Amino acid sequence: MTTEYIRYRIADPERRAAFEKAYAAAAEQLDAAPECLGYDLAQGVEEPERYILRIEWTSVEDHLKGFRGGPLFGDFLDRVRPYIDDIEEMKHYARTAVASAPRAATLYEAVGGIGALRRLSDTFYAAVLADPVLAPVFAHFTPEHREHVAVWLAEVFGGPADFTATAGGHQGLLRAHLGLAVTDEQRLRWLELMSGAVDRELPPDPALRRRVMEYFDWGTRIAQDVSRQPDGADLGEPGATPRWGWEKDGGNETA
Ligand code: HEM
Repeated sequence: MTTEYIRYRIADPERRAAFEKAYAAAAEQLDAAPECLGYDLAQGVEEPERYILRIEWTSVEDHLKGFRGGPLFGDFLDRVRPYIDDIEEMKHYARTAVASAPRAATLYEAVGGIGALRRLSDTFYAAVLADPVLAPVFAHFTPEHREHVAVWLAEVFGGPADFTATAGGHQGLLRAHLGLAVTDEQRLRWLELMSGAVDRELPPDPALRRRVMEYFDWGTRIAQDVSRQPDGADLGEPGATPRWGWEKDGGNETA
């Protein structure tokens, strides 16, 4: 595999719009070409006149002989020809050994699915029930609780929406905390024990662990807020179960 980078510089904003349209049309030929494994066109943020087109080819030869010598190239070139003079660089690059591991699309996949979340929940509640600060809070703990928490986390982290389907959804989760009057000390201990469980049970990926702990920090504040209201209080309609992903602003963090 080889990556071709084509750097364009297009000063006129009107020509930029036409350029993007032209590539949207030319993408049809790239999509149809067996030699092309993928592509994207990126625009400069600080300098919007700059564009980089990245195309993954099966090989340099497949690109130069296969695609350029094949039936799709004529139409492709017709569409992008007006921008040939705007090209600053057009070269193939080979990968070096320096590259990130591919990242799973959701935190659910990244942690290792429901199996990993069950192990996390088991380890966490074993610590909770042995903890002098938290054990009294969980006086009515049942084995189903462990499973419900794993299923809730699966949904929040982008897995199947089973908590919504079978366990009362967002409303049910919030109601479970009514009347508990969680103190700051209890919330912090909850987080401390969860952090220990995350270290033991989740993959050793620092970005993953940080993002998961950011969820717990956020979620425990909501649980504590709700816990100040009396048992049976009317919570209204809290909306759908929040989703939590890699992107800080991409999730439903204000839900
Ligand atoms: C992100 C944070 C949290 C999540 C995801 C979470 C999740 C859950 C879930 C799914 C349930 C329902 C279990 C069931 O239906 O069996 C539940 C209940 C409960 N949670 Fe949390 N929780 C969080 C924070 C907290 C905190 C900070 C505390 C206290 C320090 C707490 C104490 C409890 C208790 C005592 C129950 C059981 C209430 C009962 O007896 O019915 N939770 N939690």
